[in-house]
Amino acid sequence: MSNLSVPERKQEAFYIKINNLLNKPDLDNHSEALANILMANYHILNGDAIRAREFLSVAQPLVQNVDTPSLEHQYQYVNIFVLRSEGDLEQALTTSENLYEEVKDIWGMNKLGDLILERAYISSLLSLYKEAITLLDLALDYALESDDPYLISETYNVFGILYNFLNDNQSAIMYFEKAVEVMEKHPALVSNIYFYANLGDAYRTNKQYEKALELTHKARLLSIQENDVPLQAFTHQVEARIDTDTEQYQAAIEQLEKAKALQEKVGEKLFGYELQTDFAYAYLKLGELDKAEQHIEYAIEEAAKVAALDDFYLKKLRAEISAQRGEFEMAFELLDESFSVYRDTFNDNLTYVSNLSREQLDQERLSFENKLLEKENQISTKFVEQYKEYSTWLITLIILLLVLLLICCWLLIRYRRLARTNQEMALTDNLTLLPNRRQVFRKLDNEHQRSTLNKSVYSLIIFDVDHFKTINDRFGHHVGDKVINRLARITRHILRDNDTIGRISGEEFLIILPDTVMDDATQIATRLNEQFANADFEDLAEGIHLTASFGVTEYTPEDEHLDMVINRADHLLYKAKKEGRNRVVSTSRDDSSED
Ligand SMILES: Nc1nc2c(ncn2[C@@H]2O[C@H](COP(=O)(O)OP(=O)(O)OP(=O)(O)O)[C@@H](O)[C@H]2O)c(=O)[nH]1
Repeated sequence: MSNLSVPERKQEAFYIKINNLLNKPDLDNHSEALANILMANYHILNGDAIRAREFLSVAQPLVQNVDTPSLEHQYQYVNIFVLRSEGDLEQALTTSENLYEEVKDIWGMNKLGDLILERAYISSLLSLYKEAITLLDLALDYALESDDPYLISETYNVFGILYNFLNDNQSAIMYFEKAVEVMEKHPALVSNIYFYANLGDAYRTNKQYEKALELTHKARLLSIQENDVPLQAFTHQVEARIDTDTEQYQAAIEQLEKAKALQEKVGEKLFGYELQTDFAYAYLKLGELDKAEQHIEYAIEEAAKVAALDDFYLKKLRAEISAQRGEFEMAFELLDESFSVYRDTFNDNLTYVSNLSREQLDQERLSFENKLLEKENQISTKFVEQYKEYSTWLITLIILLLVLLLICCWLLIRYRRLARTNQEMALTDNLTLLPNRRQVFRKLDNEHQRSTLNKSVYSLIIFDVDHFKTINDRFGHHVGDKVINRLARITRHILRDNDTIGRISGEEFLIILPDTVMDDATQIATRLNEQFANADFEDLAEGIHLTASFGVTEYTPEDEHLDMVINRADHLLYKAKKEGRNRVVSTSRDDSSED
């Protein structure tokens, strides 16, 4: 039974046979172990790693128990495929290397070729491209020598996969086409339907979308017939890539969701990383950058499970995401990193990549960089325009604020002026512009306090125009006004700057003379009266002559209250009037002297 070819071991009939064998009651350990191994082989060929592992787990203790090298070899052979599907590439590689050493002189050409081919495939998944090429050459030798069409076509297929990894699309297409050609000449090789999907994906890379879709659908149909779930998942993945390339991003995401569900169903972990990368790319194209970044994270997680990470591509994706976010510095940095990763990974293997592929890569980088620059320019132009707009607004706003500030200053100055004028008006006599009664008494109060404090002296004169009523009566009120005004001017003229004169009622005035003794004050009053008597009022009306009566007193330390000084001056004025007017009456310090 173990001499059956690989495709035959994948058939339903084979499964039934093994199953019958397993159900036999008197099965010895050797047969039971072998049956379980073959069952695992059947499941792994049909892409179900979970069930394959279950059968291998049953087989393992039996194999140890029986301890027959050929059985152990069979076990390890199937284990390699299961390990690879489970994503444990390192373990799969070591196992295949060890097994080859043990069986290279025992096994037939086609089985050895198959083992080497698997090793080549695992090596290429681990980015060990140099080893992979050497192993593939060896596998092809075995295949051609044994003239096994299954092995020949599989070897071509893995060559195609390898060139795909190396970005050499033309070589990939060539090998996949060869694989399909050999397969189609041998209808029994139905298990090799992966070739259609691989070729489809290669055509997609080459932008031959119709052909790509046709092959993908063909592979899907066969995968459903064969119940090959991982292949079915892969066909959805390829279709998603076609959708993304043809800008049908939503459809692409739906296809990727289907692929993901199918992979999870059979525990296929090897391609989880690629799937997440495809998700990220589709979301990036959809402009859903957060989701794209999230899937890059998932991709990194998946890659960690299988020890394979295409950092080159992921960094390129992240560069594009950064560019879309307008973070150009980051984008260029990632792009640089991406291409240096590419060189590190591929440097040793560049001899295997055709010039065309290398040119394509350089072109790709150039166009990516141009795209980035263009976008950066667009955004900076937009930024400059926005900046201009903002600065115009800002300048307008600043001008408005300045104008507002100027208006406020102007209003404030006006208000202060008005307030000062009001204040002055409230303290000024309208007719003579001298301090009014309130103001002059306030000043007198200050002077009184100052003299009390400094023990200095001041004098006070109160005078009243004689018979002013007759002037009003004879010449009219308006002439009377002018006369009062002129008297005020004459008085002001005679006084010193620090003397104060104020109008305290109609034709009555008060004079404060700081630091002045009464004798001096009396002299001033006398001079004033002479000036009044000699004043010329002819310009106002004919025949105006006038005199005034003066009460003059001096502050003494006994004058505790201001009222005492004022009353004394008032009294002296009254006395002057009573004694016949046109005179100065003053009081000496002992309140007896009169003038
Ligand atoms: N033109 C003018 N007359 C005023 C003003 N204030 C008061 N008078 C007048 O001044 C006169 C004061 O008259 P009296 O108080 O009788 O005193 P007099 O006529 O000056 O006589 P004696 O003071 O007794 O010498 C009144 O006729 C008032 O109407 C003023 O602002 N302008």
